[in-house]
Formats: sequence, structure tokens, C-alpha cells
Amino acid sequence: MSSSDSVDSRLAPYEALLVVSFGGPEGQEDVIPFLENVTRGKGIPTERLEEVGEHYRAFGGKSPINDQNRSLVAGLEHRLSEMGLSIPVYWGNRNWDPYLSDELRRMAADGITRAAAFVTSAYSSYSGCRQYREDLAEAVVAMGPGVPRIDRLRHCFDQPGFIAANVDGVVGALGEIPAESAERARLVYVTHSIPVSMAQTSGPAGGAYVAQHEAVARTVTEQVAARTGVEYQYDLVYCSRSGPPDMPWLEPDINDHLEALAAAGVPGVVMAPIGFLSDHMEVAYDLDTEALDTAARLGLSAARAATAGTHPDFVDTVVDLLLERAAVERGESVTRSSIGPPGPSHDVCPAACCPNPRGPKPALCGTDEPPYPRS
Ligand SMILES: CC1=C(CCC(=O)O)c2cc3nc(cc4[nH]c(cc5[nH]c(cc1n2)c(C)c5CCC(=O)O)c(CCC(=O)O)c4C)C(CCC(=O)O)=C3C
Ligand SMILES: [Fe+2]
Repeated sequence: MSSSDSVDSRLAPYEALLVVSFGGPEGQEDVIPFLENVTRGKGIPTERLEEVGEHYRAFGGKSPINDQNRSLVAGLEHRLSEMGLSIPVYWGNRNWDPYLSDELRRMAADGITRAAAFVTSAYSSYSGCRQYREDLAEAVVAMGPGVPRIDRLRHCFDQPGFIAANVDGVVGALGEIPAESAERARLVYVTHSIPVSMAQTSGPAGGAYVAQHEAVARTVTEQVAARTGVEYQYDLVYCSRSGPPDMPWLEPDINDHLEALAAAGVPGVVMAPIGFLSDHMEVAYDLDTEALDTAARLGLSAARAATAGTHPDFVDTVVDLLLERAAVERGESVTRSSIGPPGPSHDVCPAACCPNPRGPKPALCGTDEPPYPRS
């Protein structure tokens, strides 16, 4: 029996769901090989690499990201089976075991010919979108004939379940701030800094990375106001800057921003990492270690909001996007959910979207997708 015989008609033509993630080290001996995988050919200064290596070392060399993905896969399997949807869930990473190429081989061995991929990155940018698609293309070529065909589910930043999970995170964190500061607290939304040039070329028309984050920050703040009755002031700031010092990256940095807020007399802050789908190293180190230390030094009450992680509404979002795309591929008309501007993201990336700053490379899941290897 081929796996397609048992596919639920609501999921056809998909025979599997593939969670595609970044990957992270699982122990001290993995730290350097992992960093080498991530930074190959990228010109990251050695000092930055040593610094980031120390962040991992301080956590026993283990990033939380793999366990987060294991939980997400388990949450997806649970929800799919609750809905009576019979489909296997696989997980492959760009930079660490289980690698994408190994997972594609495992899928093929299980008889999978076509799968939908959920990429654990919510926004448009080279780092968060095309780079995943390039690594998928590399894995497809590495496997060769018989490799399953992969479609990437659209970006999830505007999905009701992603927004709801972040609203819950912010409301929960507000509850951790002393009552006398909470009403006047500032909501500080945090995402990964990227080079300004990468931000400018993100998405089909440019500028998508910042615009999408601004839309999420505004929508979450509105929904927090609806829940709490307080219209909080908010900002969008950045963490985890890398690259050479003379190259402009998105600013302000979270730590500099906390200084500015303290100087302005703001009594408390909630840091909401809307740029990250789960608690990985940027959250564990840059926010929970460094930024919370900065806040303490400044005498600011501060709490960090939970990431979407395995929030049930977020798990539902992934299932919804899978069902939606399956319907699209069957030629049915669909109603696309999307909250706030800029409106639902594309299923298939336009050719000019999120270009590689080091020059073009083959990428899957776009209009410029190369042909799959044939036997
Ligand atoms: C936008 C964005 C996301 C969010 C979207 C997404 O989730 O994909 C993200 C996620 C992540 N980034 C991660 C780790 C690293 N990123 C690095 C380097 C870089 N990231 C960049 C951007 C992003 N990165 C950029 C522009 C660079 C410079 C080099 C380059 O041009 O590519 C470096 C090298 C050292 C350094 O330069 O800091 C490391 C170790 C991990 C794993 C964490 C863990 O282990 O828990 C995750 C989830
Ligand atoms: Fe990164």
C-alpha cells in the first residue's frame, strides 16, 4: 500500500507534514560544528562567533530549540489525530541533526511522494524565508530521484492563532509585573535584527520584514487592550545583532531601548519576542539573561512574554494553514484568514522575493523553483 491510499481527502494531495527548522546544538561538543554550519561563507567576525559560542556554553552547549520542535511535532500529531486527520509529521533542520536531507530520505523510504512544509520562521526576509528554501533545494538535490515534492505553507505572522498566542503571552507577563507599575508598563516587542539592506529587500515589494512586525505589534496591542481595558504604549525593537560593526543593522537594540525607557521614567516593561516562534537561544540568552539583567540594573520591572511555542491556538494555526493549502492544491476556492495589514502572504514566493545578499542560488517553493531530480 502506498501512503497516498490512506490520505485523508481533506489533506490530499499531501501525504506528510514536514516541520522545517533551524536546528541547534545538543551539548558542548556540538557548539563549534553547529556554528560552522550556520556561518559557512557568511563573513561573520570571529569575535561575534566566540561571543555567540559563549551563550551556548553557558547553557551546557544545548539550545532549547530542538526540544521546542519535538514538542511542536508532538502537539501537531496530537491535534491532527484529535481532528481525525491521518498524516505523519516529520522534522528536519537546516543546521543540525535531524538534517533536512536525512529527513527527506526517511520520508521517501516511508513512501511519501508529496509533503507540505511548515517553516518555523514567521516573517519574510532572506534569513527567515529564502535561506530555508535554498537549503530545501540543496537537500532535494542531495537526495536526487525519488525525493518527495515539497510545498511551503505561507507565513504565519498574520494568523489568528499566532496573534492569540502572543496576546496570551503579553497578558500573562503583565501579571508578573508589580501592580503599581503594570498599568503604566510599556510593551516592547522584540525580533531578530537583520542587516538594513536585507530588511529593505524583504518580501515581494521590499520592506516586508519591518512592516509585518509592525502589523503584529499593533494587532497584539489592540487585542491586549480589549482583554485588559488598558491601551498600552508599545515599541518594536531588535536583538541578536551580528555582522561587522560598520554594517547597518536594524535598531534600536533592546538593551539600549531599556536604557531610554528607564531614563524617560517608564516604570515597567513586558518584552514580547514576537519575532521567534519558540524559546530558542536568542530568547534564553539575549532576552532572559542579558536584557532582564539590563532591566534589573536600571531598576525597571520587567517580564518576558511567552513565545507561541505549543500554544493550542498556534498548533491550530499550523493545521489550518495545512488544510488551506491542501484545498488550494486541489483547486478549491478558499477563504484565507489574516488579521491586520498587509494581508495574507503568498503560497509561492515570487522570484524577486527576499534575495540572497551573496547572489542567487536555487531555491524551492518559489516561481523560480528548479525542476526536481528525475530518475
Ligand atoms: C531573521 C532571523 C531569524 C528568525 C527567523 C528564523 O527563526 O529563522 C533567525 C533565527 C535563528 N538564528 C539562530 C542562530 C544563529 N543565527 C546567526 C546569524 C544570523 N541570524 C540572522 C537572522 C535571523 N536568525 C542573521 C541575518 C544572521 C547573520 C548571518 C547571516 O547572514 O545568516 C548565528 C551565527 C552567529 C551570529 O552571527 O550571531 C547563529 C548561531 C537560531 C538558533 C537559535 C538556537 O540555537 O536556539 C535561530 C532560530
Ligand atoms: Fe539567526
